[in-house]
Amino acid sequence: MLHPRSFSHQQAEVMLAAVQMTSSEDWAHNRDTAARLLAEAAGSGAELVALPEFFPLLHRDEQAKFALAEQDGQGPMQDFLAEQAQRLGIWLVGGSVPLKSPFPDRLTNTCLVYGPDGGRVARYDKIHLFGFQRGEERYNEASSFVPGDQPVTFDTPFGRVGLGICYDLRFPELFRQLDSVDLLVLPSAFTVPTGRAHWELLLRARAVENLCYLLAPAQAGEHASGRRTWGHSMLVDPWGEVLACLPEGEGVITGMFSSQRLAELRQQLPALEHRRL
Ligand SMILES: NC(=O)CCC(=O)C(=O)O
Repeated sequence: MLHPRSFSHQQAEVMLAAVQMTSSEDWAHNRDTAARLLAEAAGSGAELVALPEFFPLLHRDEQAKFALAEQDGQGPMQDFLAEQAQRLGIWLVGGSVPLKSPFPDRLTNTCLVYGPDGGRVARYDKIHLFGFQRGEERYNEASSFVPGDQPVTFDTPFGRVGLGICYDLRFPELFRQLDSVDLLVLPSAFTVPTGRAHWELLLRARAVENLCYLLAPAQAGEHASGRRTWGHSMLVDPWGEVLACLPEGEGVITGMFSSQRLAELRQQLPALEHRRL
């Protein structure tokens, strides 16, 4: 049993980790994979760890998520995330899970965050629902999900963290609404064609324009349903440098968040203060 780390209020350097998975339709298998990779990340010294979008189940058919969907606040997916955060003593950005919404035919694509004591600290519902059509590849999240309408941040001893999910990455106005975030976390499952063309470009742009770190855990590879995802989980620093990337396969990336480097860069280039609204 690992014990929660205690944070000092001036904590300047923190190791971050992103977990990359090839989730199948089998929740128990995906849960065990997530548990193994979370333990690996925490064992490396990571204090904040993030899972990819829909780590419990990834399927080409969005309807598959209805069988797994939980009520807010109760269910095996939420218990798993709380237990892992507490057992490993980490801040856990729990990728995303399907939750029931007030509409029987719609779910929410929800990112839940837990602190090192296992208590829930944030809920973010994906605001921009993915739509894409090219040849055989078609996605229409809006057919089974209801969008969120609230940007969300949470505070840690090392800084303020803002949340987005996957397709949200394409909407810079969402991140501009967040109040002075030091780190953005973006659980994702990009398609291969859009990922190849835009993933790194967009991640680096969001990090540079908001002068913040950006941690993006991703789904990767060929999934049991035949769906394919781009992978390339990434940690980008506020200068747009890629600190870590895992192109393919399941695994963990780690890298350091430095509040000193963040402060230096913001002092050298005070672009956020130069905004004319
Ligand atoms: N799950 C998603 O939101 C996919 C987004 C994506 O692939 C994109 O290109 O944007």
